[in-house]
Amino acid sequence: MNQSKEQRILNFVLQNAVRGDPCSVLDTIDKYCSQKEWAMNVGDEKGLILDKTVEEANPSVALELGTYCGYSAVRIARLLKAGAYLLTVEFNPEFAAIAKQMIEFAGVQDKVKLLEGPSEEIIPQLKKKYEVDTLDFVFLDHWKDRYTPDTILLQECNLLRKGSVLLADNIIFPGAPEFLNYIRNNPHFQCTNYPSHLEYMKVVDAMEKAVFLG
Ligand SMILES: O=C(NC/C=C/[C@H]1O[C@@H](Sc2ccncc2)[C@H](O)[C@@H]1O)c1cc([N+](=O)[O-])cc(O)c1O
Ligand SMILES: [Mg+2]
Repeated sequence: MNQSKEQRILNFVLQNAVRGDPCSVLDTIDKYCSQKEWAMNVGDEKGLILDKTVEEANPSVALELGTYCGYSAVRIARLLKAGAYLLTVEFNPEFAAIAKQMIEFAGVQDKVKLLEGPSEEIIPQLKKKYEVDTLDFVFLDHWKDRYTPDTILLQECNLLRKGSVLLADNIIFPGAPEFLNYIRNNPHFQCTNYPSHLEYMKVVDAMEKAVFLG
């Protein structure tokens, strides 16, 4: 059976990146996806916005919704301080298997817990099953129509605290108009827009940061 694009990306990393070196894994994925096959990783340009937001938040507990091949999980995990960790949620078993290998090859597996299942099932389990108190940082990069319901679910499950930072990808392309309307008109969030471009393309995109005010 012929390989999936995601398997080809992983193979290219296994053959060309440096094991245990997260930056080389990121650079290798970016090289493959800009030169050979486009894929929906957050990418290098928006990746810098993600880096700065993570560094500023300096989270002890981070959550990512939508692991895909693990690019942003590696990107976030490489910046986490000792003892800090990332929970990343992926519901597609093929993608989860690829991401697991990507995270291990990058050497950040001790900082990343990959949870397989849909976010709407996993989020209500975070406190009891995964022993989370509150989340310091949340990266939303999964199905765009899940951004709003999952942000509401995070609040209902008391997983956000004063100062929790949410960062959402693809505000312009493919777009998350309902989320943008929800979050910008919600007095419990302080929003900041970061104009950028779609990964590996000249298409305009943006990220939105939303700090929970409690
Ligand atoms: O569609 C996009 N992203 C959806 C991502 C979805 C990822 O998250 C889960 S869904 C899930 C995971 C967890 N819980 C519930 C559902 C999918 O299996 C995939 O791994 C997208 C599309 C473009 N584009 O240009 O078309 C660009 C981007 O940057 C994008 O992020
Ligand atoms: Mg995205």
